[in-house]
Amino acid sequence: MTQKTGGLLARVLAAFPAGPNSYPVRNPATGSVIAQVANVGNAQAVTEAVERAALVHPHNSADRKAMLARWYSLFLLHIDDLAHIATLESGKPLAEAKGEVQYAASYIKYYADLEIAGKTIISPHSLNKTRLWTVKQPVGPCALITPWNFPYAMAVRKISPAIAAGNACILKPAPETPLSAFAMKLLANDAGIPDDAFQILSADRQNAVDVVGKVLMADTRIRKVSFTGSTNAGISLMQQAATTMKKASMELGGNAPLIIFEDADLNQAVDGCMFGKFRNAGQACIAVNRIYIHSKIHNEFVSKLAEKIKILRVGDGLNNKTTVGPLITKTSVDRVAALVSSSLESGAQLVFQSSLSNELQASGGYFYPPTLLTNVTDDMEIFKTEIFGPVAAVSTFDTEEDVVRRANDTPFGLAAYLFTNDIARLHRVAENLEAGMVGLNECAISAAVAPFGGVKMSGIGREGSSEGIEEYLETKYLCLAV
Ligand SMILES: NC(=O)c1ccc[n+]([C@@H]2O[C@H](COP(=O)([O-])OP(=O)(O)OC[C@H]3O[C@@H](n4cnc5c(N)ncnc54)[C@H](O)[C@@H]3O)[C@@H](O)[C@H]2O)c1
Ligand SMILES: O=CCCC(=O)O
Repeated sequence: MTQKTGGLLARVLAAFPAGPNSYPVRNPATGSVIAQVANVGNAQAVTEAVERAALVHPHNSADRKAMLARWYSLFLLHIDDLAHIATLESGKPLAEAKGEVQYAASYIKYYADLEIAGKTIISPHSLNKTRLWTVKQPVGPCALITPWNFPYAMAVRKISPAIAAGNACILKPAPETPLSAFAMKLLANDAGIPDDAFQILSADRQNAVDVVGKVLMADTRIRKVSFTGSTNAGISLMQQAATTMKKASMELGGNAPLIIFEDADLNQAVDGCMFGKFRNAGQACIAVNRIYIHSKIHNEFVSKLAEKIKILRVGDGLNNKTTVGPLITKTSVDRVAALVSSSLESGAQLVFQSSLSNELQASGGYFYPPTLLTNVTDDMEIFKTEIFGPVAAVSTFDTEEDVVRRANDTPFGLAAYLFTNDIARLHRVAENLEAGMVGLNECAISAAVAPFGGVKMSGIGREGSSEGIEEYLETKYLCLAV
């Protein structure tokens, strides 16, 4: 087993040279180029990757479990290096990056340990001289496409069930965060996972769509696509995947409501809101997007929230005092700023906005200050779209019926959160919310053991838990005459 050297990034840069076609990867805290990486821009390179994936022997289940167990150990052994790489290219604070490495590793462990089994079926009268059962088989080579916001976790919760189920996979990481993907691959290979069983095709935004995505979706040998990203991209990939009838999982965007009733424990709700809103500077698909607070407790909630927001420290994620890092790109900063401006023009009130130091303003980094808005209404763009930035947008409500209707009045249905101490209401509202996941007096809901995914335009399928492995398996039914 490889020992921790502190030099994983150097290993990555040596093992994955840019080659003749390359694109720059930038540090969002400074805007400077960290590395040039390969930019796959011709169909032949993608087809060759598929050919290699199609020839991979699935090994037996025990071998796969052992490889995954070693990969898990290597992930934890290299936690500091992996976190450093994620902070460099995604901007998230080091402490959050370490948390993400542990979170990602927990998926590897979960799928290394999970038993895969079919079932026996009692023969019906119409087939009374038979024995019936099912076996689970690998679905076939998988195309995995991931975003930049959790560069390890979003990839690993696809790769590890794909491999545990006996499939080869090709990962197309986000253009912004390929180095994290390369680092994971090096460790996977060190763990014995064959080179062709986990391949990576890195590409810039244009080539990802025009070349890598198109060729993978059109190739009949790719039997599965698992995508995490925006809803529009998911729709396009679903349409392309339909032409070769691939099994598809889509983990898409959200617009999570956080509902706080008048009987809630306010301190618990404020803490939940801080985590749900400001984790990864608000750049999470399950981030709290619309805060609905009962009008009776609005003022107290807002002043408590403002106090907590004031102590957030914006900065370079490599500085261990930073609690809010930069956004991923300058475009993201401009988008969030435009959402805030248009809300203010439409009548929202600015309760608090941190100021960025001169040093940060001159850094070239993509920083946006934590912001608290009240008086937000459902017709404002900020409540209709994913904010994906450190902006808490608050509205009020008076009745349960009204707030549930408003919470559901969105095409999205990923996560929802509610805080109340009324147990009957808690059950009632949780059942009535149109979301794949509901946090009850809790905003930290993600775990490898739990099924993650959405309804409506937030996607199809689940990742994690036993549901997650089914996405990478086919069920074969066997009928034996006796
Ligand atoms: N539901 C979830 O589990 C989940 C998790 C994380 C992020 N997200 C969502 O992801 C979005 C943010 O990530 P993003 O900005 O990177 O999203 P994005 O859709 O722009 O890109 C995501 C990935 O898909 C690739 N891609 C996009 N279109 C493609 C195509 N046609 N062919 C091949 N590859 C293609 C991109 O290169 C990138 O790797 C947000 O909407 C967020 O909610 C969802
Ligand atoms: O960005 C969305 C995924 C975050 C998570 O897994 O908690």
